[in-house]
Amino acid sequence: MRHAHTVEQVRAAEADLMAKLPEGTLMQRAATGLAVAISNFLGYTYGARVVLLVGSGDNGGDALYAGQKLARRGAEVTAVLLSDKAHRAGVAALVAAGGRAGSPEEVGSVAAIAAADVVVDGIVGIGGRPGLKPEALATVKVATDHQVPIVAVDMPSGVDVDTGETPAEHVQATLTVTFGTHKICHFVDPAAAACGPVHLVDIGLELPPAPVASLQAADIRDLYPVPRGESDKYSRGVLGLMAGSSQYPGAAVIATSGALAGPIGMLRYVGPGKVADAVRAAHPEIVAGEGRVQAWAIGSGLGDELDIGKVRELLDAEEPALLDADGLKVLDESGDHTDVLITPHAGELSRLLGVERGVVEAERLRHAREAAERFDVTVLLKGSTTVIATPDGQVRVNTNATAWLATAGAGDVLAGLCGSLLAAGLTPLDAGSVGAYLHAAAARLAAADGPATAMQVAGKVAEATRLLLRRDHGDPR
Ligand SMILES: NC(=O)C1=CN([C@@H]2O[C@H](COP(=O)(O)OP(=O)(O)OC[C@H]3O[C@@H](n4cnc5c(N)ncnc54)[C@H](OP(=O)(O)O)[C@@H]3O)[C@@H](O)[C@H]2O)[C@@H](O)CC1
Ligand SMILES: [K+]
Repeated sequence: MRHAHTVEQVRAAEADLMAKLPEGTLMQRAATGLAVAISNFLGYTYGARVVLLVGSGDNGGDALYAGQKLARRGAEVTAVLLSDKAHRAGVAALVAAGGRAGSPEEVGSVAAIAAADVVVDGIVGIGGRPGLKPEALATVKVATDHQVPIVAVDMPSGVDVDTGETPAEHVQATLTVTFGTHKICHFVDPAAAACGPVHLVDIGLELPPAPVASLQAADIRDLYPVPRGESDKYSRGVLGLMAGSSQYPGAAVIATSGALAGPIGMLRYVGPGKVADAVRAAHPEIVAGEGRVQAWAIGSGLGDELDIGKVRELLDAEEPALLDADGLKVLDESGDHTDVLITPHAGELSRLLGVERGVVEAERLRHAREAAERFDVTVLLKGSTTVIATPDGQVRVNTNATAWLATAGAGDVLAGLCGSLLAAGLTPLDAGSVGAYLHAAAARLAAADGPATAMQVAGKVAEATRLLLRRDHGDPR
């Protein structure tokens, strides 16, 4: 599991550790990790042309000391000081190592940046407000116009660190090097999309529990409900799927494909006779009609045939349920729904919350949390990074998606798969986060060489799961 902490938590941990260490130790640890990451990124150091964009805080200090270390190894380092309060000892150290430092005019920042092999963004870090001042923005624009890669120190300057929002201008990084722990902006879009890959440098911080986490391959191995010797089709879990309509029969077939690719032992399909025929033709292993189930997945493609009374009844029953698409229409703020998982996209969540879609997209974490609290459900907000929030305030973010996943029916596959995980006994939080991870991993396999349809994604879920469950090469569990 990767964890993201708030600025307040990082500051407290930093203060605790600094009290035990000689002054400047943490910055030196950060700068060393940063210098190594920049060298690795470039593939060489000697003769590399490095430009540092340096703001008024310690983020700039990290950049300056990293620049000192690179200059000592033969890099040609220029620091563009964007504030007259730039870290003084850092500037002196860089200059003593043979680097140059001065205001944009003094160092000829435009020419230096245009000719650079890499630009290091030390404008602001965790002390920054969103947005960039005009002078900083101008230097960043030169780098962007000349396609010079930008390595962000801690985070791309200008993003909102604790929310992942980007209400104003910000740096678009090629790589981000962060310290101690991930920050929320590294996981949550739109800021996460501005980070590039994020490299974490350990500086020895001791941190409290994190408010936001992100599953990794090893977590999927730990959480996936692998059948045991004594398992039968019922104990593996039976899912009831209510999806599809005469208007959208395909949604039932696609959601079924997602569900059968998950861990359940059996799937009961509940829907119109003709749609059931289509589902059976595609998947002879399904059982049509109601019966005992361990969880329900309701909503994909129900259209006008949504039976609100029936769905409410199922929601009030003791089995956990997943609501998607049209099924979301039955959700209200009354009642205890802690065993319900909903899987809206930004448009659907915006309708539930009565706000504009663009606002949900810009403030994904905030709105996922708000909906979880308001409707007392676990919310999986789909998107390039998927946010999963529980009514008791836990958040997981899934970051392994591929843009190829933006295809019709992909949401139906996800609903079926997450429903399958719910029926196999996972909590709504685990079912949502494991489902989102496997769905994205399957999409990566399906779309390795180009576009893929939702059915092709569903067709790769089993292979993605198999690869993830392997403990070592060639040894499937
Ligand atoms: N924590 C740790 O464990 C470690 C932290 N370390 C490093 O320290 C960094 C945090 O340093 P920090 O606290 O000095 O804050 P930082 O973000 O550099 O500057 C804030 C100042 O910038 C200004 N400013 C604000 N917004 C702005 C904007 N949009 N555009 C322009 N300027 C803006 C504002 O000053 P003002 O303009 O108001 O005078 C504010 O005071 C952290 O990210 C990491 O890199 C490592 O060295 C070691 C371990
Ligand atoms: K930065």
